[in-house]
Formats: sequence, structure tokens, C-alpha cells
Amino acid sequence: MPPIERVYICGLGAIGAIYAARLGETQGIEVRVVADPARIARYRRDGVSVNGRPLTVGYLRPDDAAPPADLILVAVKRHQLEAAVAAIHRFIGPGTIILSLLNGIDSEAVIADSLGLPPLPLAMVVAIDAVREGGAVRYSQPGVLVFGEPVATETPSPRIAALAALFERAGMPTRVPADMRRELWWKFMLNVGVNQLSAVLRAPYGTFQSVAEARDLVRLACREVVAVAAAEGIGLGENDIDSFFPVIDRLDPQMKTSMLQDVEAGRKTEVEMLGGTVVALGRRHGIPTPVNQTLFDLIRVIEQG
Ligand SMILES: NC(=O)C1=CN([C@@H]2O[C@H](COP(=O)(O)OP(=O)(O)OC[C@H]3O[C@@H](n4cnc5c(N)ncnc54)[C@H](OP(=O)(O)O)[C@@H]3O)[C@@H](O)[C@H]2O)C=CC1
Ligand SMILES: CC(C)(CO)C(=O)C(=O)O
Repeated sequence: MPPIERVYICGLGAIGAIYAARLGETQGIEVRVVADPARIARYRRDGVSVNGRPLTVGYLRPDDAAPPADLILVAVKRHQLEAAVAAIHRFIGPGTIILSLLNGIDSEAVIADSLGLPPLPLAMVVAIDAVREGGAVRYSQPGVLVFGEPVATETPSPRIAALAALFERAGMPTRVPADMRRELWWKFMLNVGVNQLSAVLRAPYGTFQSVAEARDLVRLACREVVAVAAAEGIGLGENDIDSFFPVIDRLDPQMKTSMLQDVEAGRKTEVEMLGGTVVALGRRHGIPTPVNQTLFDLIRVIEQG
């Protein structure tokens, strides 16, 4: 597989801007952000910055004529995914790799199904504390991009090797686990616990680092993920809950989850893809999920308040 040189990004938010900045500074990589004219006008007028440095990047409108990308990074919120897929479809060629940086367990399948493509690689960004206010993005921990094929394998496929080579050139930390599907579920469990509780408690990471009761509440929500995951053939356990607290403990105590940022900015949250998914899977498998039902209802009330 040829090296990745042309990267298009859809979603210039907390995550997308960090990837645009890092890849855009890498010799030999062309980065362009795909967005509708209204968003492009806003980015040009108000500016986008990452840790105080203005971002200079080229833009592409969904109906522009441009060569297919080698790689498309999708970094929108879950409820924005369908529109993002429509925006990128013109830039997909036979060799284009699409990598979804969204949280949750279904975005890759949604993208592939909508576009009639074979299964995409699975991906997630972990241990990052990105915060966005308007177009100003800040982070203290850059995190790790974790990706792999959807079917467990010890040997990286050509597209996974090409992705690893790209991010190594850009000096961005990556990890390629053998069983990426299980990793995605592990991160999903973390987000179900920490993101939802942070939104209800209006709590930054510091609360989950120092308040025992907050950690206990996270555990209660995550145990329901362990139960539905088992019914879906994914083996997670209490030790997997234990293993994410050290990740949260290393984040800036004053920074906030993406869901708390949405609540504070009055935006729609990703609650359907977190608690909503747990509740739906619980119903399908006859597993009670009262904690996630409660969190779901609370966050829906907050969204409408
Ligand atoms: N923030 C974090 O620390 C982390 C977030 N994640 C996950 O990454 C994903 C992205 O999160 P995050 O970056 O925080 O979200 P943001 O809300 O900061 O960014 C999403 C961006 O996508 C833009 N967008 C939405 N729809 C379109 C579209 N159709 N075309 C072009 N641009 C579009 C939005 O523009 P506009 O503002 O104009 O709507 C916004 O700038 C989520 O799934 C989140 O859960 C994962 C790890 C950590
Ligand atoms: C793990 C965490 C909480 C930060 O990386 C996240 O994924 C988010 O804010 O959505």
C-alpha cells in the first residue's frame, strides 16, 4: 500500500483540530478540512487555534472537485455522523482509508453501511483531555490513537501498517492491539461511566480522581456495560473498570469530558450512543440496566432544560 499523503478531516472540533494541527505540520502531508460553506466562513472569520497556536489549514466544500483522499478522519459527534458521511462521500476512492475517531461502538459500521463499503478499521483516541471553547482547542495530554482491524489478528494488515507509518512520521503516539473490538468496548465502558456522570454532576476530571463516591457511581454504570458486553460476546470484567481509573487520574483535573463540554455549551450530547445504547442492548438481551436508564433520562432532561 502506498504511503498516506493526502488527509481530509471532517469535524474541526476538539479532536479534529488537534489532528489537523499535528498532521498539517508534518512534512509531505497535505491536510484539508471538509466542511460546508457556513462552517468554513466561521472558521475563517473567528479562527481556530490549538493550545493558543492559530491553525492554518485548507478547506474543501462537500461539492468541490478534489482528488480522493488517502485517509479521511471523521471527528464529529455521533448525532452529526450522517451529515458528515454525506459531506465526505465525494472524496472516497478505491484506496481511501476512513478512520472514525468518534467514541462509541457503532460509528465505523454506520459509515461503512451508509457508503456500501467493506468493514472499516476500528479506531479510538484514548487518554486525551481535549477541550474546545468556540474555535479555541486546548489539551494537556495528547492521548494515544488506538486502531486495528475489526477481526482480531496479531499481524497488522497493509492499511493498518500504512496508518501506523503516517502517525509515526507525525510523531503522534499510536497503539495497534490484537483485539481492537474489545478495546473499543473498553473505551465505550469508560465513556458510559465517566462522561455521563460528569454531565450529571457537572464534574471535571478532578472529581473522578479524588471523590470516592464519584468513582463508585462510575462503577455502577460500567457494570451494566460488562453485563451487556458479555451478551454481545465481549469479555469485560471488574478488572477492566479498575484499569481505566489510572487513565483518568493522569488527565488535567480541571479539564472536562466531551459530554460535559456539550452540556455547558448548551449543545446536544451523545447520550443516545452511550446510555441509550446500553439500555437498548439490555432490552434486547433481557438484562436490567436501571443505572443507565436513569443517567439517560437525567441527561435528556438536562439537554432540554
Ligand atoms: N473531546 C475529547 O476529549 C474526546 C472526544 N472524543 C470523541 O470524538 C468525537 C468528537 O468529539 P469532539 O472533538 O470533542 O467534538 P466537537 O463538538 O468539539 O467537534 C465536532 C466538530 O465537528 C463539526 N461538524 C459537525 N458536523 C459536521 C459536518 N457535517 N461537516 C463538517 N463539520 C462538522 C462541528 O462543527 P460545529 O461546531 O459547527 O457544529 C465541530 O466543530 C466524539 O465522538 C467524542 O465523543 C474522543 C476522545 C476524547
Ligand atoms: C476519555 C475521555 C473522557 C477523555 O479522553 C473522552 O473520551 C471524552 O471526553 O469523550
